[in-house]
Amino acid sequence: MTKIAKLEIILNRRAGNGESIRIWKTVKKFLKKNEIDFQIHTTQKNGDGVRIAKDLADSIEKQTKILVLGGDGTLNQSVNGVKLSKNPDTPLAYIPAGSGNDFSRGIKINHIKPIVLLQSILSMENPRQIDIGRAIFPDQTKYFVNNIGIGLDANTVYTTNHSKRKDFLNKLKLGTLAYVSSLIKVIKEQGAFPLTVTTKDGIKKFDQAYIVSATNHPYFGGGIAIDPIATPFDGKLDLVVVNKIKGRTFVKLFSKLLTDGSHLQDENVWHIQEKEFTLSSLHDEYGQMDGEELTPQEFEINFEVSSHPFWLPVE
Ligand SMILES: Nc1ncnc2c1ncn2[C@@H]1O[C@H](COP(=O)(O)OP(=O)(O)OP(=O)(O)O)[C@@H](O)[C@H]1O
Repeated sequence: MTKIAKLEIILNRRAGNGESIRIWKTVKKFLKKNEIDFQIHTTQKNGDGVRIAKDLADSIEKQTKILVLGGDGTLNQSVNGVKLSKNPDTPLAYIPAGSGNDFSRGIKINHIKPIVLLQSILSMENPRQIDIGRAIFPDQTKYFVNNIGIGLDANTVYTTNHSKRKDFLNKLKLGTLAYVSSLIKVIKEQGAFPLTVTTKDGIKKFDQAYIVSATNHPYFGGGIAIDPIATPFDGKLDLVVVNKIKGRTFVKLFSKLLTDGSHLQDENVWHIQEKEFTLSSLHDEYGQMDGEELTPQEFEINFEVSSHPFWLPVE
């Protein structure tokens, strides 16, 4: 293992409904046993990840690695914090400890045990570049590691986050079930909305958009492959638009989505892979970014692919 001077650890004890605490205990034991210097920075409330990551990146020293231990939301905040700092290309290490962990699934490190992952992180001499998304809103710019969704999946995130069953199901390691049961609940409630997509090839208008996902890799909702062919290593972002359909047509499409991923070929689904595109939702809708709620609004977002260095053993 290469000797590193220090690990600065951003820990969200609330992530994964207790899972992050369990993983942290194992990590701490390993660090102490191997006499690796570390400092822990615990998030106390929503949004702390941004502030902590910015402060750490502002004064980062050589041979110090920043390690994020939490879920997708904590990683999202840490990336955004680093991007706001004086050193926006500061690499981040990450040990997934949330309930959904879609980023780790998307970059295919979800099968690696936390201590094995930690050993790789500690021994890496050069970080790896992984695609992330940049979303330019009229009033701010945000980075995302998984996806930004408008419509059904965002409504589902909202409903899951406000559901009493979420904690219970997460405790049973059934986070995806919490998402799917909310999804079934909001299917009827979510209406169709008008959407305009602008790409380098022109303008595409939808009158009946229902699921809209600008995504960096296949997954949302803790392992649902909305876009099975998206990859965070191709220098592109994907966009999936599903039109509102009803009855048996919807059930068929939905079962394709949950089983073999053949929904992308369905006539009610539109899919592109681009470096840049713009979305205008023209109607107040729910939005989600990496599983975190966005204020419902008429979305006007310019998307660009970006990338960030990570201390992660990706192929
Ligand atoms: N001490 C805290 N108290 C309450 N909320 C917190 C605290 N620290 C962080 N948070 C918030 O917890 C939320 C959830 O974090 P995170 O997304 O990392 O975990 P998760 O939801 O379990 O995982 P995933 O997003 O992978 O499903 C984030 O919005 C974060 O800002």
